[in-house]
Amino acid sequence: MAGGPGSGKGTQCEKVVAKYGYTHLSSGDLLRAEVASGSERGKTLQAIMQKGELVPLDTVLDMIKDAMIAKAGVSKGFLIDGYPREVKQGEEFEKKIGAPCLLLYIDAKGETMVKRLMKRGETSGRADDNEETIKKRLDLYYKATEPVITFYTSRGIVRKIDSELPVDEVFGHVAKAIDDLK
Ligand SMILES: Nc1ncnc2c1ncn2[C@H]1C[C@H](O)[C@@H](COP(=O)(O)OP(=O)(O)O)O1
Ligand SMILES: [Mg+2]
Repeated sequence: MAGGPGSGKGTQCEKVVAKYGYTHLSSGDLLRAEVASGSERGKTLQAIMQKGELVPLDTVLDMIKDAMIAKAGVSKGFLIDGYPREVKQGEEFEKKIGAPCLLLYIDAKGETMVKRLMKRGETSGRADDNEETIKKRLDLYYKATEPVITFYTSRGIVRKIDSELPVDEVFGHVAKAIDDLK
């Protein structure tokens, strides 16, 4: 699942997991868990994330891979949230893990994403939900992550979902895209 910060990926992933039972892997959540563990690696990651930058490619990929291996025998499928953030990450993912069968592109306007993140920042406790970091994350999204969508569009696996709609309507379109796979 791809989309800008605050587009609604986490919200939709939760609903997909509830309905389809897929294993949800959020690269952001994996990284935040590493930060919360207080490890040395976590401290380095925190500094990068606070600046709104991307953490080194191999770090994220290794964390995703470890999490996938841990669930490989029991999972009904994997739903990856917020990865790849740049085309290079997508290429590495395919080399080390495999090709995705569907890319759900959760699309909201820049101003909508900013509004949602500012609101989320009131309660999320996330160090990157502040005005300055939000702006950087959005710039980075448009620069680095939108090309990912172009890359997978050429593969014919992208389904673009309008995320300006209410949550349940967005999910209706997400579910349709998944059901169309079957
Ligand atoms: N379709 C929608 N309409 C209104 N608010 C939404 C929405 N989808 C998500 N939100 C809210 C929930 C969160 O407070 C905030 C960001 O959503 P999120 O799921 O955490 O985004 P992401 O994981 O893409 O950063 O916006
Ligand atoms: Mg999220």
